[in-house]
Amino acid sequence: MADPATAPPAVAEATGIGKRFGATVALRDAGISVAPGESHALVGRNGAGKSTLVGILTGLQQPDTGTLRFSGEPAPSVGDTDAWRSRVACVYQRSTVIGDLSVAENLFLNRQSPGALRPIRWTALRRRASELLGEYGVDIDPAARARDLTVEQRQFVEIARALSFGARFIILDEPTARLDARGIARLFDKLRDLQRQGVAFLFISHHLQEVYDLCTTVTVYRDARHIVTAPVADLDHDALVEAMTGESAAAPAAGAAPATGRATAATGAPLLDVTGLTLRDAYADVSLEVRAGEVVGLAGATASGNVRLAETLAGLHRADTGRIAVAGREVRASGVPAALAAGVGLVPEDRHHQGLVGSRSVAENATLTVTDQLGPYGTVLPSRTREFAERMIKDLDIRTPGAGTPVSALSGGNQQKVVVARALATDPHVLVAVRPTNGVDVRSKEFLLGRIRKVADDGRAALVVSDELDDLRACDRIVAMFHGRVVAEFGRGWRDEDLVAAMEGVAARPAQERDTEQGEEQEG
Ligand SMILES: Nc1ncnc2c1ncn2[C@@H]1O[C@H](COP(=O)(O)OP(=O)(O)OP(=O)(O)O)[C@@H](O)[C@H]1O
Repeated sequence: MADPATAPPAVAEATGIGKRFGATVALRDAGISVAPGESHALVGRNGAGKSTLVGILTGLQQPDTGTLRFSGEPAPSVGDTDAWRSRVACVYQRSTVIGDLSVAENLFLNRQSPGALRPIRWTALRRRASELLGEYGVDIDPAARARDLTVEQRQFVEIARALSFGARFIILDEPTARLDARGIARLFDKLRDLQRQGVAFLFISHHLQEVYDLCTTVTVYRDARHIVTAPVADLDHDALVEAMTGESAAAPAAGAAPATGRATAATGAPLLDVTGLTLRDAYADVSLEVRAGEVVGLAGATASGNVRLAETLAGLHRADTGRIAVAGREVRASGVPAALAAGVGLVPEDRHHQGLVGSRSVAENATLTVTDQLGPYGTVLPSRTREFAERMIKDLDIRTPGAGTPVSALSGGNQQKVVVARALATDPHVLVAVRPTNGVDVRSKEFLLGRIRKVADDGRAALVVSDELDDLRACDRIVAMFHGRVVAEFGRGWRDEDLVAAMEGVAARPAQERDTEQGEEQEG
C-alpha cells in the first residue's frame, strides 16, 4: 500500500456522511475514497444508498453530516456550478444531453467564458467541438442533433463534456443499463483508455461481472452503511454477494422460485399466437407462439426490433400486416386498452417514460391498470386500493416505507418492481416483460425472474424481451431476432456464444461443422 504521507490525495473523499429523507435514513456514517486514476466500483442492493451518495458527491444534495474533499481541498460551496464541474462529473443511465440541440451546442452549453456575451460563431463552435471530441477519441459529427445519437454516443458526448470542464473524476451510474454487448465493450475500451490518462472512475452497476472486468477496487454499501472496501481481486463473487446481502451467497432469495424452470416442454394451449407480423422500419414477418406454462425469450440487441414487437403486442404500435391472437382470440382493435382487455400485461422498457407517475404513490401506480377492480360503478375506494397495493408490495418484495409513498422516493430497483407489479395486477394471459431486471440488484433479479416463472407455473405465459443472458437463461425457449427478423431459435442448453452470435447477426453454425473445419485447418 502507498505511504499515506507521499501518496497523492484522493480525487474524492467522503467521510462520515449521513443523509435522511423524512423517516428514511439513506446514508449513515458512510464514506468512500477514490484514488487518482482508480476505477472504483460501488455496489449494493436496491435502496442501499448509492444514488444518494452520487447526489452528494456531485453537489446536487447536501449531506446532513460528514465532510467531502476533492484532491485534498474542501468541496466547493453549493451553487458554484463551475467549481463542481471541474472536480466531478456524472454520466447517468438517463442522458442529460438535450435532444433538440446539436452535439456542439451540448458540449458548450452554459459554459461561462469571458466571451459569453458575444454572438455565437457557429463555425468556430463546431470546429472547437470537433477538436474536443477528437482529443478524447470520440468519432461523432458535432453538427448532429443529439436526439439522433445512440445511447452510447450520447454517453461519449457526456464524458467528453465532463473532461472538457477539467474533471478528472467521473461517476458512471449504471452506464451499461441501456447498452447492448458491443456498446458495453466499446464503452469499457474508452474508459480503460481514459484511465491510462489518469482519469478516475466511480462505477455503479448491478452487473457484478462488469465490476470484475473494469474495476480494481470495490466498495459495498448495505442498508445505508459502508460495509467493505477491498481490491476486486480479494473479493470473489460469493463474498461480494454476501457483503451486499448480509447472507451467504448460497442462500436463495426469499420467495424466489428457481429461475431455471423445468426441463419438460410446455404442452399448454397457445396463449399468444403471432403470425406474419410486420411493422415498417422495425420488424418484418415475425411469427411466434407462446403456450400456457411457458416462458419464452425474445432475444435481440438494440435495433433488432424485439422491443418494438413487444410494444406492438401491448398496443403501443399498430402493425402494418399480420395477426395477433391472445388466448385463442384475435386482437383486432389497436391501442393499449384493447391489448389490456385481451389479456396482455406489459413491463415497458423505459420505466421513466412509459412506466410510472413519479409524484403518485406506490399504491396508485401499482393499481393504474386495475382501477375497475377497486370499487363499484367506476369509483376507486382508497381502502381497496391500499389493500390491493399492500398485497402487491408483499408479492414483489417492494421496499417502501408504505403504500402511500410517492414512487419517486423509491430506489431505482424498487421502482422497477412497482412496474412489474402493475403489469401483473391484471392477471394477464400473457406477460410481456422488456428487460425486466434492468437496474435491479442480484437478489431482486432472482426474485423477479422467479416471479415471472410463477406466471407460467400458474398456467399463464410470459415473453421476456431482452439481450441480458441472465434474463434469457430463465426462459424455456428463445427466439432470436436480428435487424427485424427472426434468425434463430434455441431450446434449453444453448451456449452463450451461440446466442450472442445470433443476436449479433452472425449465423451460429452447428458444432459438427465447426469441428470439421477445425480438423481441416489442422490438416492444412
Ligand atoms: N428524495 C427522496 N425522498 C425520500 N426518500 C428517498 C429519496 N431519495 C432516496 N430515498 C430513499 O433513500 C434510500 C436510498 O436510496 P438510493 O436511491 O440512494 O439507493 P440506491 O442504492 O441508489 O438504489 P438502486 O440500486 O435501487 O438505485 C431508499 O430507501 C430511498 O427510498
